[in-house]
Amino acid sequence: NLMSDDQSSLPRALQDKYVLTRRIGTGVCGEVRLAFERSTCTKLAVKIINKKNFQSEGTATRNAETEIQILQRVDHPCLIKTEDFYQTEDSYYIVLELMEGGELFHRVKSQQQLNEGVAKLYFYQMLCAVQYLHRNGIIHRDLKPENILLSSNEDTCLIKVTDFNQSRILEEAALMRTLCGTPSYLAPEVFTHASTTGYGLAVDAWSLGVLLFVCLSGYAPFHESFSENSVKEQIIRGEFTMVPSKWRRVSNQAKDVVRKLLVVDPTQRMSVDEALQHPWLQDQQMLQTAHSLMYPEGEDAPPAAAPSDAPVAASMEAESSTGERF
Ligand SMILES: COc1ccc(CNC(=O)c2ccc3nccnc3c2)cc1
Repeated sequence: NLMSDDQSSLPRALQDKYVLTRRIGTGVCGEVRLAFERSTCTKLAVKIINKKNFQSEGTATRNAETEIQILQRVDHPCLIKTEDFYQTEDSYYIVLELMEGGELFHRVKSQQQLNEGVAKLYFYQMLCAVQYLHRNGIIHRDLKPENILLSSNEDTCLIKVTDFNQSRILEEAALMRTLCGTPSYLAPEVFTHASTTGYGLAVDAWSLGVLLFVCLSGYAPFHESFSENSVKEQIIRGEFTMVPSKWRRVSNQAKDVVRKLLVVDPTQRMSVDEALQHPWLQDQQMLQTAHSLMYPEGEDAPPAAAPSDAPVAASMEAESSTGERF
């Protein structure tokens, strides 16, 4: 357990600054422990990635950037933030903000299914996070309910995407290397550059479709018990079933978003940008709530087209009576 050898195998500098306690999450590449910063007693999460099974993921093809560097480079309210980072010869230790609400997976399971308004609020935040990644040339590639964390136990809460270790930088270099090899096995879309880039990003749109399906219905769209076909075959055929008892109270607009994301042909699949424009998400109440969660006190919110007679502007003018500009 922790108090014996593990504690001693932790980097000295990590131990000096944090106390690591119980395990709160496990992932394919390691575990997450609850930690406390000694000086402030702040609660944090420390993700421990065991290098050997991390390397074995064939990450050799990925350029120097690894999950850690991606984590340190990205900055969005719906992407988990790295507070600190340590490593030994066999492990990485990533200090993260603690998400008190835990995994979306457990929230959906405990509530059977989310009510549509809550699912919409969470889904909108996921779309914003993934749109930010895509705009920065990053494909997550492993979006699932375990990788979506909730900031509190309230329904109305901020969500954050985590676990970038499967993510891929959309590098041209990799495409060039691929094209240098024997072309005979390559699919046509690998050659048509545009669809290659589009193709890569579209994998996240599919996963978001599965995530929304699970949030709205409480069950997975592709499952071995639904058909004699394997899950892989159901996915390749886009064969999913909306069980009436679970989907009765779900609006047609919400179902439309799911149906347009779970499209087999990546070039026909709705993109993240298109999903953000879908009528289901043009819900001012939800957008207002989401933005107040993502940008509390309106700090560093992306510039919106504020109405010209906004009273705030007036008070700003008044406050700047000394003439300096904000
Ligand atoms: C006060 O002690 C706790 C309070 C709430 C929880 C629920 N949270 C978690 O279980 C959890 C799991 C994985 C995570 N990965 C990164 C960041 N935060 C995480 C939080 C876990 C412990």
